[in-house]
Amino acid sequence: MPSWVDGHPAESLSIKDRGLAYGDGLFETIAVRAGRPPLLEYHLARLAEGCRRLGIALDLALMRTELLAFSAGLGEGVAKLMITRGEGLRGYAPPPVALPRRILQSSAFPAYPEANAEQGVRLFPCATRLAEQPLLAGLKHLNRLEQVLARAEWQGGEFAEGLMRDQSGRVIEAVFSNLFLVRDGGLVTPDLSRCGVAGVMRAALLGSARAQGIEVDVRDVSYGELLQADEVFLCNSLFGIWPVRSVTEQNWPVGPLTRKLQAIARDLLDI
Ligand SMILES: C=C(O[C@@H]1C=C(C(=O)O)C=C[C@H]1N)C(=O)O
Ligand SMILES: Cc1ncc(COP(=O)(O)O)c(C=O)c1O
Repeated sequence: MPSWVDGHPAESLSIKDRGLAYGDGLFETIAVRAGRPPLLEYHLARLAEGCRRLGIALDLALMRTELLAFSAGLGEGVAKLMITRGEGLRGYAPPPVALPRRILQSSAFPAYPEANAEQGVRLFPCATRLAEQPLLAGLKHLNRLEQVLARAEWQGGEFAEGLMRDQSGRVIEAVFSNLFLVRDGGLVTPDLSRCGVAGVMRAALLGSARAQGIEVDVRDVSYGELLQADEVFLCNSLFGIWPVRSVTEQNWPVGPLTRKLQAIARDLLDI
């Protein structure tokens, strides 16, 4: 599968890269179908926000053109885009002038069991807690050690995902997806102003739900409220929506609103 660095085929990059040294950068995990990324503009919007907040001077127009060309060559699969601040010497201070590095890797779609979407998944209750840092909240930056530690908490196939809470015990998301709950026919999804990744599938579903007149609440969610939900589901830019069937002592059905939004997610991903 091809990989590019700064727009050219390459399999390596400088050891001076700040993404390697400090996680000084951002990434996007982009589904590509029939040679195009269905959620391209959502990915570019999140990337632009991340570059703005980190002060990385990325040429978005160039990035769009490059992603379209890479996707056309890939056809079907996952394009993983990493943007770093570029090269630097030792020390945290961002260099006054830094040329961002653009890294594109490709891979096949993960072979998730069909049952995850059809029958739903069990959530592992992760002990790892998300640190609160509003300056980075929502960004898909390259500092993913919390997710690495959380994902290492369970092995085997009993649990397809893990529940992530913050230091105050608020429900935030899952390890590699966002979380929604359904209460009285309306949608609730955790506020991500302190921590968590604002997923592109989450953004697309919020827009679709509002356009269909479905009440949507973005706010703090306690663990107790999660357990009281009528339906729970996860979403991300690769698998769309997985219904959640259980976490520890609580079980849920696959509900009607989850199924309705699952069909919308499939359309958004051109599945
Ligand atoms: C961890 C990555 O991306 C996340 C993982 C998935 C997935 O495995 O389904 C999808 C999107 C991201 N939340 C990655 O290395 O790209
Ligand atoms: C920690 C985390 N939360 C949520 C998501 C879902 O994001 P998206 O919908 O952009 O795939 C991801 C995937 O990138 C993630 O790694």
